[in-house]
Amino acid sequence: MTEQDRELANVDASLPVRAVLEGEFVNDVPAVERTPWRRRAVNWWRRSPRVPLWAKDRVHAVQAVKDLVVAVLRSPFRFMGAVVRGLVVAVRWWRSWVTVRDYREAAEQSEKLADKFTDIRELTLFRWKVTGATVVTVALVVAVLDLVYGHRALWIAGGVCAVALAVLGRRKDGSPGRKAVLAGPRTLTWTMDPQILVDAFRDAKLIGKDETLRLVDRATRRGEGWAVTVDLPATRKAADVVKQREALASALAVDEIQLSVERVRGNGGHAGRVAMWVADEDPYAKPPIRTPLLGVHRWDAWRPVPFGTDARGRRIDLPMVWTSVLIGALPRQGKTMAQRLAAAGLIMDPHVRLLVADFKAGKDWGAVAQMAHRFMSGDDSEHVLTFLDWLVELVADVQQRYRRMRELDDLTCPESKVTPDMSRDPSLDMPITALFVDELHIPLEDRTPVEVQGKKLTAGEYIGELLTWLAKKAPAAGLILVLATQRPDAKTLPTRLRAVLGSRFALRVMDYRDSNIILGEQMNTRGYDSSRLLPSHKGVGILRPDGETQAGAEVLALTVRTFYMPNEDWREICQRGRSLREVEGTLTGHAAGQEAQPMLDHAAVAKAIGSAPTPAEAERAGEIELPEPLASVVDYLANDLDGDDGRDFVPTAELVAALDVEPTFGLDMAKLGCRSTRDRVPTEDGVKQVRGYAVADIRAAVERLREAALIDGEVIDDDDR
Ligand SMILES: Nc1ncnc2c1ncn2[C@@H]1O[C@H](COP(=O)(O)OP(=O)(O)OP(=O)(O)O)[C@@H](O)[C@H]1O
Repeated sequence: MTEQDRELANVDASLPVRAVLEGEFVNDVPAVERTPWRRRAVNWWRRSPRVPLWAKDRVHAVQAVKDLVVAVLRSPFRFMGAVVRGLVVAVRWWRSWVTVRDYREAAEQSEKLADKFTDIRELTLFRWKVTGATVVTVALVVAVLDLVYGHRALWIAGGVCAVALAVLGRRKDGSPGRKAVLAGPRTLTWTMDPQILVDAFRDAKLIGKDETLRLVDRATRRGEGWAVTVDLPATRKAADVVKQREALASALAVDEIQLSVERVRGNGGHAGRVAMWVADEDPYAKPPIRTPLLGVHRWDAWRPVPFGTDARGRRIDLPMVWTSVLIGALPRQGKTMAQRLAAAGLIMDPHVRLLVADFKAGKDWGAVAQMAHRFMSGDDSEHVLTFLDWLVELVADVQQRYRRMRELDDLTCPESKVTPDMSRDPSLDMPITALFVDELHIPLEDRTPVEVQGKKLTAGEYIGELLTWLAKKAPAAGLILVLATQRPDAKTLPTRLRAVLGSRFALRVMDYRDSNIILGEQMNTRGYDSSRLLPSHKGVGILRPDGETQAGAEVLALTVRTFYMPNEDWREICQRGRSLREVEGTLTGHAAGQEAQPMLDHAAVAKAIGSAPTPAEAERAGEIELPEPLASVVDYLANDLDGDDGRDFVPTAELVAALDVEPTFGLDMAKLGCRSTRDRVPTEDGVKQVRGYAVADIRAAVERLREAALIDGEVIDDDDR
């Protein structure tokens, strides 16, 4: 072998090569693998848009046969209906002809009815005579035919007439026919007749009067409901259909909880393709399903955790690693259950470290104490301060992790992120660590004074800052935050914290504002509003996942019913978690009886999270300036805006009189998102309807502007670092 040959061999060494046996004939020309014609034909058949779906797919074929059988069975009734309608149409036409209606109406309109009366009478008489003569002739012809050919002729003549009448009376757009003034209740019948689906889209104003839908997939049975996929006319958007789900549900005569509408994205879809599924009955009225985690021995925290099912019964898993979760709801709607489900997957992975702060102080979390690294249950100030220490410890731990990651080689740690192998390597000490906080509003509202580097804060404010820092920086280092709160209002939950929590789960809340606070700005206008969920639907909420779920990567949010995990199942899972950790030797902290006080370096942590002022401080210091005239309005309405018992409405006239505003006041306010409305207010002259502003709208506009300002500040902050 020459030197050159050796070099070439070295270059190619990286390529996978098949061993060549000595004496084997090596053909240099690569054999072109031909696809057999049969497979090509099958491929063409499967992909061709010209081949109907029922000829490609078994489900659709079965549905097509069912539809055919139903159509055949219904055809005699439909035929009879069409004949009767045809008869009505024919009689109506004859009446207007015999009474010369068109001529009479024209004369009436030109006010010449009196002049034309004799003509009209004569014509009417003549047409009656023609009618009489025709009837007599037809009767004679029929009698003769009957005599000559027997009754068969009568049947044939009757059949031809019936077909003619049926054609005349067939249902088609704009066909005449009497409509009932007050028809009976509307029911869902579109599964049999796609025209009703088109009418529903028209009634819901999702398509125009002259537009129609294109059927991509016929209505087929899927689970316990009907699925259908349609294409909207060009320029109409599927996103609008998702938004108008309620109107469509009304047009289809079903409860909106039964209707699921999704935009079909990716290769098989486009911006105007809508997949709909209509449940036969309320999908959440059935008994809850127990968590499938009970059936497995252990779980891998890197796999999404089984969380619940959607309306169709598809399992929805929640990705946990590299994200943080916010759960919000009114009391007794299933927050703790949802949180415990997320925890269950992590408990069954012995390499995960769990910290649980239960400010509800009930028995719901008790069982987790046997395997948790840190556990606390209570709602006093001392608990809040202990929790604060945990957070300080976590911030220091995260900083340490990043420092250590910088020193690791690229093979072990390819980016500044914990990998599955790293999280399981005890020598690296970077296990996935999950912090669960139930009733988060309790520590956030705590007013115990604390001093951080000479600055006086309340414990709640400092906790908000620490959590924000953790939610922003810690997920990549393997720390998961799962926060649940009963009070998802803007005052309690700092905007900066909300903005960095990746996954959101909103169970039923009071109104759309609270729902938006959990799910994100304007989510109600995109069709996701958890205040519309029913109180009886425990554990049902809207999930906005951070990452892909079974419903697809592109789905913005979906309604999910969490699995059911009663206390006995929860206890069993916690016991399994403990046993797994004992076997792996990963039982630490509280569970292992090591209640060592965390080593805290408050100064370093305060430095790490920066000396950025808290949102409250920033507002106090006037850093977040509101534009005029909103700023003056906010000053004027200070008490009404802050307190829950303030006014709901303020008249424009009052604002104009109190504040020295420009003539463009209304326009300026509208630009800032506050539109005036009309409301009834008591005055000296009694109750009067006046123009003014809803205080809630003003509050929302202020909140929006502050949020935007804070997020902008955040971005600048991040870039600086
Ligand atoms: N998926 C579910 N299916 C059926 N019932 C559920 C489901 N999730 C929760 N529940 C029921 O709802 C009730 C409230 O649940 P949970 O205690 O989790 O609510 P919560 O919002 O945490 O309450 P609180 O506000 O008191 O903390 C419980 O009785 C529970 O059994």
